[in-house]
Amino acid sequence: MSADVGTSYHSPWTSSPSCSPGVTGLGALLITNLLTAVIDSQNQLMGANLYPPDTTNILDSSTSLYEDVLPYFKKSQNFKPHERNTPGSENYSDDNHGKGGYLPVEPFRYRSPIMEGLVEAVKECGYTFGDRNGPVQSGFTIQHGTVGGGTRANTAKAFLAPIKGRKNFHVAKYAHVTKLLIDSETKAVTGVEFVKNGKLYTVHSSKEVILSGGTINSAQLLMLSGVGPRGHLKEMGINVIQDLKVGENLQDHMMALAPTFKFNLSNPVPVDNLKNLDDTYQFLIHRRGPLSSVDVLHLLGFISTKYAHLDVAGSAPEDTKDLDYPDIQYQFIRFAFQDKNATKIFSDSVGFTEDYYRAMFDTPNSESEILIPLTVLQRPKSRGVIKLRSKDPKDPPVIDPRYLSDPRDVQTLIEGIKQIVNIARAKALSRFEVEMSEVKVPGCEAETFGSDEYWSCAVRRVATTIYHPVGTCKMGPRSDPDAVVDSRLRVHGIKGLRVIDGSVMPTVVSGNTQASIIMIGERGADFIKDDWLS
Ligand SMILES: Cc1cc2nc3c(=O)[nH]c(=O)nc-3n(C[C@H](O)[C@H](O)[C@H](O)COP(=O)(O)OP(=O)(O)OC[C@H]3O[C@@H](n4cnc5c(N)ncnc54)[C@H](O)[C@@H]3O)c2cc1C
Repeated sequence: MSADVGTSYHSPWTSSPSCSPGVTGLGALLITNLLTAVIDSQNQLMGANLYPPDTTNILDSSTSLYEDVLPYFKKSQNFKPHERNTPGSENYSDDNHGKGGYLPVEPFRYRSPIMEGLVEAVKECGYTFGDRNGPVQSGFTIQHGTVGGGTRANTAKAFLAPIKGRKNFHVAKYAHVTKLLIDSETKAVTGVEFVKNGKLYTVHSSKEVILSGGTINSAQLLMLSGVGPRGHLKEMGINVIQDLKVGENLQDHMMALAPTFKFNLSNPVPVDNLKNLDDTYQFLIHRRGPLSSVDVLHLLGFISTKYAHLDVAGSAPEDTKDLDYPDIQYQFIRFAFQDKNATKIFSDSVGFTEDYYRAMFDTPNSESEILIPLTVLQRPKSRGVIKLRSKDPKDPPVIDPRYLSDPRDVQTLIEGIKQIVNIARAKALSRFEVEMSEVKVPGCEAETFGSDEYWSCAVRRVATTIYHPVGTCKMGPRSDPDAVVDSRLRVHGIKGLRVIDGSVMPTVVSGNTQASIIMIGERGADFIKDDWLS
């Protein structure tokens, strides 16, 4: 989780060339956003919580129980459910939500009308509807956000602001950490080197250093400091202090923005500037209305495709229907009729080129309002890698996400798209006149629209990151040759160094990553207290 403390880290780093021609360097935005220092100031405020089978992904075998980490999810939260009997107040259980923590979490206060239709449609298709935080993840829900009183929260506002006056707490703003100081004889961390206003500083540590630079930068800093794969560090001319597989195991959730659905065809609602003024008033005075929300995006669903059984030991294809092991998540985005401004901003934000923008957004939006499902791959099989470009800390690392390099990832996304196409055909949506746009994704003209071959082509062109990279400082026991940190987040073989951020996840969780990373932070804080205060 980032702390919005204005570091000087604003570098337009990009990943390796894309396997999706529609995206200008697949994952490009992943990297630029990661480096703006304010990730969770930019994120979509989706507060997905814990799903029990995922605890085995974020913990090692010594602590694999849901019950062990659930208290840490709850600890950080101050969850405020909807008032009773308002739409959306579906069976929240205090068992799965925390109260009194620093981070405000609440359901969004506004629902776009099409969302009512979608909620009915998923129910009609037999999906469970209700709170998805808890022991069962499959189904749909009105998502909660890290929102307090209608305005965005982030980890800096929530966790740092209330304690900024503490005497034992100091934040060096606009500082760029360049190296961890590690004694090559004793392998003990002695401090940190950083640059601020062009001047190099050193801070010495008497107990330990906590590295929380995120999945890209924690890996980069470890390697710059001599902790990483021996061959690669030697190649970079860096003295090897500890040979560990830092930078490997990079994984991320990919989303396919397809297909585009047109709706309200005979009476599309355009952007209404007067209504915008009213919405602004509603937000500024009451913290309500569309501006207090992320609009239709806050409908969220988790489903298990016919491939999910492959991930569950002993499970057979016929079990898939009842399997609660979602490999696809859905989110949705909608645009008003002929809303060129918003569609262009969104298209640019995911890195689409002009021809993709026209096919996916502009052409269908010139006819009606549009709705685009984001079909998100929850359990990617592809693995990428981060390497140093040079030993200069200002040089961006080489980020090779290898998205969709495992064909199973494409197959799963295709199944996810097919299921959402079925949902869009539900009777409940007929009053919204929903129709799939058949404008083909550029480069896929030769395939028959809607065939597996077409979706496979489309997925490879329009899938992009949903910004959940993890895994480059993998947690695992010493016996695991790929592990970088142990189950108490200490770097193997190095004294006085922990990594506490998303990079430690051995496998990405099924769901948005922020809540799990905050949980890792809460748990890591207890490890430190246990080790030094007892
Ligand atoms: C656009 C976007 C939308 C997202 N939406 C959601 C969402 O809706 N829901 C959700 O659950 N998750 C979302 N995420 C993901 C979530 O925000 C991340 O998984 C989470 O913030 C990662 O936490 P972290 O602590 O591992 O790393 P980070 O949040 O990246 O924190 C690392 C911090 O270290 C700083 N840093 C790095 N290197 C240095 C250095 N050398 N010197 C000084 N400082 C340094 C960085 O500036 C940053 O502040 C989104 C992410 C993005 C980018």
